[in-house]
This record gives sequence, structure tokens and C-alpha cells, in this order.
Amino acid sequence: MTQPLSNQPLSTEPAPAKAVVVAIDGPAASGKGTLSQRIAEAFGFAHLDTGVLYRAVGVSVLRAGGDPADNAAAARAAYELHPEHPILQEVALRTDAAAQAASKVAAVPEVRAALLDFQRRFAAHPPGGAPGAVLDGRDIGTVVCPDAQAKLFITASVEVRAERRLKELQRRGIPAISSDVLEDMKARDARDSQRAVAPLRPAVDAFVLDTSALDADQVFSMAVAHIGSKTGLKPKA
Ligand SMILES: Nc1ncnc2c1ncn2[C@@H]1O[C@H](COP(=O)(O)OP(=O)(O)O)[C@@H](O)[C@H]1O
Ligand SMILES: Nc1ccn([C@@H]2O[C@H](COP(=O)(O)OP(=O)(O)O)[C@@H](O)[C@H]2O)c(=O)n1
Repeated sequence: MTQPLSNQPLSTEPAPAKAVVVAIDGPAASGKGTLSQRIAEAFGFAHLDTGVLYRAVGVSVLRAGGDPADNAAAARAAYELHPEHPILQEVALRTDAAAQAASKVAAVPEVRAALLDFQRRFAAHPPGGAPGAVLDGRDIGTVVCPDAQAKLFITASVEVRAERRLKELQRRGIPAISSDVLEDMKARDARDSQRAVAPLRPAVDAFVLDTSALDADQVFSMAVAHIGSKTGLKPKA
């Protein structure tokens, strides 16, 4: 029986050289995940999409017939989440309903506390002995890894982000209506940035990148340059 995320045994391996941590935060559909995966591949780092953890908690509460805004139900689901839980791989997590539920449980302090140690351990001891980790989310540079060597805050206009998410959902074969996606995104942006615990905002030392008029390649190039300036590292050829 594996331990829940909240009390995984700390690694007993000898401390490796301090892993490089890249924090990539930003609102929905700004391009965090796309960028994080490319950065992880380019630098040989491990990647953690922390949003999946909150989506899994939100969907677990819904499946148990609970309300994601119910602190006790949300905390219980968070404490029960295991890193190997199959829910983490489900396409159901990619729906807007899952995102809305995630955003509600994410405002519950106990949920954030239950997921914090796993995120920090991932950053400190990247799986597979990788020399670094890229974590993307809302509060990586502000709360989870405030000492990250490089912090990026990826944003774009809500209209551009809603259009990107609509296309993404359509590509995944998930039914979506443009106006609903936009309204859902505005609601989630507001909830994420106005909540009392770990609100969505750029860290004071984050490189803020508005991707509204940039394609993924341009964003990647600018991110590589920033990471290089902070760490001296260059992507693998
Ligand atoms: N710079 C960009 N220009 C256009 N589309 C993008 C860009 N970055 C990402 N996308 C697309 O937008 C959608 C959301 O990107 P994603 O990386 O999942 O955002 P996030 O992780 O911030 O929610 C995906 O379909 C992705 O392919
Ligand atoms: N580190 C994180 C990551 C996600 N979240 C919450 O989880 C929700 C879903 O995150 P996500 O990154 O999967 O969402 P997208 O940006 O992919 O749309 C967000 O709207 C936040 O409310 C969070 O609070 N903290």
C-alpha cells in the first residue's frame, strides 16, 4: 500500500547535487504545460504538472457525490491521493468541469497543505535522478519553490487563452462551447487570483511573459534564454 502524497517517506538516498528548479506559473491555458514539457525535455529535467493533482482531488470529490467547495470533503480526497493513483492519468481530468472543481478544492488550505510536500519532494529529488525539475502551476514560484533558480510567469489575454483551450478541448474530442469556455475561464481566473491561500500572482523575481502574440516556439526561445541567464545552463543540442 503506497503512502498518500501527504506523508510519503522522505528519500533515504544520499543527497545528490542540489537539483535545479524551474517554476512556471500562470493562468489557465497560458501555455505553461506546453512550455514546461519542452523545457524539461531540452534540459533533461523532470516535469510535474501540479494542476493535475488539484484536478484529481476535485474529480474525486465529485465522484464521491461531494461538493468541491466543502473543505472537509476536499481535504479528505487530498489526503487519499496517491502518486500512483490511476485517476491522475484519466482524460476526465482534462474537462472544464474538472478544472472548475480543481479551482474550488484549490482554495481549501488543507488541500494545498496535503499536496505541498509531494511537490517540494519532487523538486528536491526529481524522479530518475534528473539534475533538475520543472514544476508548472499557480504558486510554484511564490509558495512551493520560492528559492527556484528560475521563475517564469506565463500569461495571455483571457480571450486568447479561452480560444486556445477551446481548440484543445475540440482536439481531445471533448464537447465545448466557446462562450462557456470563456466564462468558465474568467470565473476560474478570478477564483485563483482572489483566494486567500496561495493566490495566483507572479513572484516578484519572476520573468513575466505575455504569450498572446507569441507562438510556442517564440515562447520556448525566450524561456530558454531566461533560464540560461539564471542558471548558466544551455539546452541539450
Ligand atoms: N504560444 C502559444 N500559442 C498558441 N497556442 C499555444 C501556445 N502555447 C500553448 N498553446 C496551446 O494552447 C493550449 C493550452 O496550452 P497549455 O500549455 O496546456 O496551457 P496551460 O498549461 O497554461 O493550461 C494547448 O492546446 C497548447 O497547444
Ligand atoms: N499549483 C497549482 C496548480 C493548479 N491549481 C488549481 O488547479 C486548477 C487547474 O490547474 P491546471 O494547471 O490544471 O489548469 P490549466 O492552467 O491547465 O487550465 C487551477 O485553476 C487552480 O485553481 C492551483 O491552485 N495550484
